[in-house]
Amino acid sequence: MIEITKNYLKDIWPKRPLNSHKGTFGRVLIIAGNKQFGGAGILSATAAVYSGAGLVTLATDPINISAVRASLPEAMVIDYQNHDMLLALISNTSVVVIGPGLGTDETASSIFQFTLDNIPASTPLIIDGSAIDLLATKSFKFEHQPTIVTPHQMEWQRLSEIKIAEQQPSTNQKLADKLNLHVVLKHPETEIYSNQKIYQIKAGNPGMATGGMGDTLTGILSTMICQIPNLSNALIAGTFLHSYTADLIYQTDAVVIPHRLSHALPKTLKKLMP
Ligand SMILES: NC(=O)C1=CN([C@@H]2O[C@H](COP(=O)(O)OP(=O)(O)OC[C@H]3O[C@@H](n4cnc5c(N)ncnc54)[C@H](O)[C@@H]3O)[C@@H](O)[C@H]2O)[C@@H](O)CC1
Ligand SMILES: Nc1ncnc2c1ncn2[C@@H]1O[C@H](COP(=O)(O)OP(=O)(O)O)[C@@H](O)[C@H]1O
Ligand SMILES: [Mg+2]
Repeated sequence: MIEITKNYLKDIWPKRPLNSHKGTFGRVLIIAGNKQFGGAGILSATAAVYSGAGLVTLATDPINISAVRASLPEAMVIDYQNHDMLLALISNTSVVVIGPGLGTDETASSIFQFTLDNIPASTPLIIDGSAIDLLATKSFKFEHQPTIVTPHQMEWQRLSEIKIAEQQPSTNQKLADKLNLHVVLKHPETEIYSNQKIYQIKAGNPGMATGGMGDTLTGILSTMICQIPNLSNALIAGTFLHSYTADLIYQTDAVVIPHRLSHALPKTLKKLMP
């Protein structure tokens, strides 16, 4: 297990070249937020914008659209059931996130299958939240590469069938390899299983135990994947940035509010960049 501290990452933070424009920093598509869990989509998109993605689009239930425009005007937003628009976006994006607050009903299942059917070969796909539960039902045709899953322990239990008490690194790694997945297994000192290696994030705190914190992580990971060419490094950097920013907030605050974490990201990134 490789322990990840600030030092490990010092040379891999995304730099902003002088000769650049929004296209340089990646297009992120986040498919998230049903009628009940609209906030999850907004939190994920907020984290993508504040971690520095060039262009962020949220595909969500139409009931959430005006809230997205009001709370995050930097993001574009579409109705996730508009197949033509969704297809156009999936075909022309640097990374796709699917799952935060998506739900597991028929609408969610059909959007998930549509995404799996249409994502171009080699576009990175991050599967989080409800979409992990859909994947765990094993009723989806699924071979896409590269795919990243970001389960908490209960979601990993559902997907891997390894009980939480038995989720040991060697057992987890075997399953990650078998399923051909990069796995960000979330808990205190989150572990990352990627390309036959295991990394452990030496940051984070109990102030993070609040709804929406994982949705925020997926947004950060999507940006890092756009900007850091090595996928394992992108996952390590994004997960560390999330927990490290939370630690800075926890020095003065008892609870780390997810959207406040996102708002702190530009300053933390500036600190971490060489
Ligand atoms: N504002 C919103 O709209 C929010 C929407 N959310 C979405 O709601 C959907 C359901 O997700 P949930 O995670 O709430 O529900 P789940 O039913 O998947 O899991 C939650 C339960 O798992 C158990 N658990 C065990 N180990 C855990 C660990 N290490 N971390 C977290 N939980 C652990 C806990 O008992 C917890 O109550 C997801 O799509 C999620 O993205 C949540 O992100 C909360 C905020
Ligand atoms: N006690 C804790 N210590 C460190 N990190 C934590 C703790 N509790 C939660 N987290 C972090 O918060 C996030 C929670 O993710 P998740 O359960 O998916 O949240 P949600 O779905 O509500 O957005 C993960 O990144 C996890 O590592
Ligand atoms: Mg979650």
